[in-house]
Amino acid sequence: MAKYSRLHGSVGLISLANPPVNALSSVVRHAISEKVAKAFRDPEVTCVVICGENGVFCGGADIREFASTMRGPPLVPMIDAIEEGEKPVVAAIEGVAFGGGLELALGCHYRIAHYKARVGLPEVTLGLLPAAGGTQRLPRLTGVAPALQLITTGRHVAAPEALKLGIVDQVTEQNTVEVAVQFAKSVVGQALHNRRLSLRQLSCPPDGLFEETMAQIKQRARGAVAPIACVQAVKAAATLPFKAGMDKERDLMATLFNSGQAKALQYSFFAQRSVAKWNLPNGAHSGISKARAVHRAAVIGLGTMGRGIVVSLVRAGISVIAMETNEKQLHTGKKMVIAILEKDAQKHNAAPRADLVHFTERLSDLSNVDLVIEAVYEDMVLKKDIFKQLSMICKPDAFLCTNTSALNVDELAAVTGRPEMVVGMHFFAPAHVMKLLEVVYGQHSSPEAVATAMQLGKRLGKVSVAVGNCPGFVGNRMMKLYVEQAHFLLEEGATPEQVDEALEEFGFAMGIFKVSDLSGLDVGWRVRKEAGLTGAGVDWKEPPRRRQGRRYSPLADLLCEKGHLGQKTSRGWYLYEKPGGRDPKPDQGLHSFLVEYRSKYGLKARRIDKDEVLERCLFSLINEGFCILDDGIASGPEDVDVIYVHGYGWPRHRGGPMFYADMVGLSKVLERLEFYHQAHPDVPYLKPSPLLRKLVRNGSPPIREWREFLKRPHSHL
Ligand SMILES: CCCCCCCCCCCCC[C@H](O)CC(=O)SCCNC(=O)CCNC(=O)[C@H](O)C(C)(C)COP(=O)(O)OP(=O)(O)OC[C@H]1O[C@@H](n2cnc3c(N)ncnc32)[C@H](O)[C@@H]1OP(=O)(O)O
Repeated sequence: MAKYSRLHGSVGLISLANPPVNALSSVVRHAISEKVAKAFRDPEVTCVVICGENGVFCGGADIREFASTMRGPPLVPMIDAIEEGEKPVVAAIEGVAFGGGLELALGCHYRIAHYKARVGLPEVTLGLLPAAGGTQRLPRLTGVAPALQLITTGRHVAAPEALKLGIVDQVTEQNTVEVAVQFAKSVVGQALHNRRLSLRQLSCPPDGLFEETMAQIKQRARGAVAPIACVQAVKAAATLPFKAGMDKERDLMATLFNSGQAKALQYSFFAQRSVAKWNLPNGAHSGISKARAVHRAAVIGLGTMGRGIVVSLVRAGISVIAMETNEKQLHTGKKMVIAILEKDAQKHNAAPRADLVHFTERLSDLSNVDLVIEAVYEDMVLKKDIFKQLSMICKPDAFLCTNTSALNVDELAAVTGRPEMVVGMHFFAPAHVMKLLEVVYGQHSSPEAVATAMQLGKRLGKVSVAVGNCPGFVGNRMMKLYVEQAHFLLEEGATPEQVDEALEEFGFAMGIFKVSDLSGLDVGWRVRKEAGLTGAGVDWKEPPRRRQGRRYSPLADLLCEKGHLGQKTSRGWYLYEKPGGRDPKPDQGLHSFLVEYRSKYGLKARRIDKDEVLERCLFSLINEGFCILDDGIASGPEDVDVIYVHGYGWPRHRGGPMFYADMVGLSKVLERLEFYHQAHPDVPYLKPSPLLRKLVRNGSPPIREWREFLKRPHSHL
């Protein structure tokens, strides 16, 4: 709703009141229309200020309404009526003016913003475009090029930049509403014609701007359609009269509104927010679990992961002890951490924050920290030794966290005298860039430990998801099967290029073999050795392409043995011009190696089409997702999807693997898995999961209802 009052006798103040973000629900739209008409009618009122309650102007249209039939007064005529009014209307922007909120402000004659406010048109991130005149008014205000950039990326703009771009007329550090009220009074009687953006003429955009932007988007958007529609809408603003441009905006919105991509992106928006409200099988949940403040943290191990974690902590203003026993690694790690922090400082025109880090070789220096993150390499014996020592050295209420990507958190907790204080904090490389954090709770992890790790993740700017303890947790447990299927496809006749091309066309930023080259083939090699799948622990009585009773492809192990570890050695699944090179080229040597390999094992190469690549790789991963839900390792499909979108490059406009399964149709996924399992009985994980079968038996309910079909373990609280 919206409240109305009269200030100083002549100022009509309309206050949007729909917590938490004053979204423009049908009730709010109705109330705004009514209050604006009232103010315009009132002869005592000479000017109007529109603001939002609770320090937020407006978070835009109510996204939840998009899922049902839109009712209530539409936004466009409401905004037009404000602009056409004969009394000056001033938007007082605090907090945010996003999407429809900014479009409402653009319909006002003036905009005053608090210096901490942000404005933007993020509709493209929801698979939409700003369809309440945003694509037509913003270019008339800022010029075409800046508007095009803002609308196609959805970038948030801080008030000082908004002032430079001309989006707002004034920025204030004082009470924004009071400033806006005084401002409104000061412009009473001035002509409004020039303030009506719909009447403004647009100057010609630079030559080739739309073509260049379109080409960049096609490269970057990985199949997303909304950015393309945004370009078309802004082009209409530049080439058509306002009214015709508005018609084009509406038509383009109509094509996007019910698209699968818009549904996926809006699902993703809410999924990302839902994972913050975590709950554990024992009944503990975010609503009742209090996080403890972390003032001092420590990171053990200054390899790639450790360095990234140190940088993330420092960026959040937390003082860190960075500990590494290897002198050379300590030296290199220190240099790299400081280099990143100096680059940060240059970018933000601030002093470097290296004073927050203390580098040491001694574990005993960690006696006084609130939380430790162990980030040494994946070796259970080494990690156990560290946790035993930490348990003795650290103060009794310090949390002990491990950055393991797959190992058993309970086994580590068991060697400490405080298993309730132990949780996994699984960062993704590079940890100072990647958004995802899996917070792994063990059998004994206290709600306070989980809450603290989740809260710390939020402070580091991560999207944190609480997951249960099992080999690989959620992300890597699913990933393992996806990678394995890709290797099997090579055995059966595909090349790395063919597999990667199918995955990239689907929307992944990089195909699986390019990712493997980038992260280094030795990473998986070490994990497979630890799991007894290769190296000393193997039962060599089994046939060569079978391990632990099931099909196994030793292809990656053979490359590692040859020293082909990916980009760093200039050879892996692809060829690079030099060690550390980034540009993958097809490797004839690798192709010959595959031919020899197939001939050695009597495998006949066949033509594998893109559908098979996608189904084998993605449906096996999805099937494991269902097993994970059934096991209670993830509390709902949103958790799995958020992990894949933020940590594994799953295209956001496809929602995530579980959402994708819902879109494809659960019975189709089931049918294809049954087909592939029959064709490959030696691959047990192709057998459809009981949960998938149960959902199909129950008529394939939509994803929002899946939680009702999950086993609910008994609460211990
Ligand atoms: C053939 C058919 C043709 C049909 C044509 C139909 C035409 C329809 C006409 C539409 C006109 C278009 C209008 C406009 O152009 C479209 C839009 O405005 S889309 C919305 C754009 N806005 C956004 O994308 C902003 C989204 N929100 C945020 O970025 C952030 O939430 C925030 C505002 C910056 C606040 O951040 P935080 O403080 O961190 O808080 P949270 O993010 O956790 O949010 C708190 C709470 O609020 C919920 N929420 C936030 N924004 C919205 C919203 N816009 N609508 C609904 N709900 C919102 C969020 O989910 C949280 O809820 P909780 O999890 O606590 O339940």
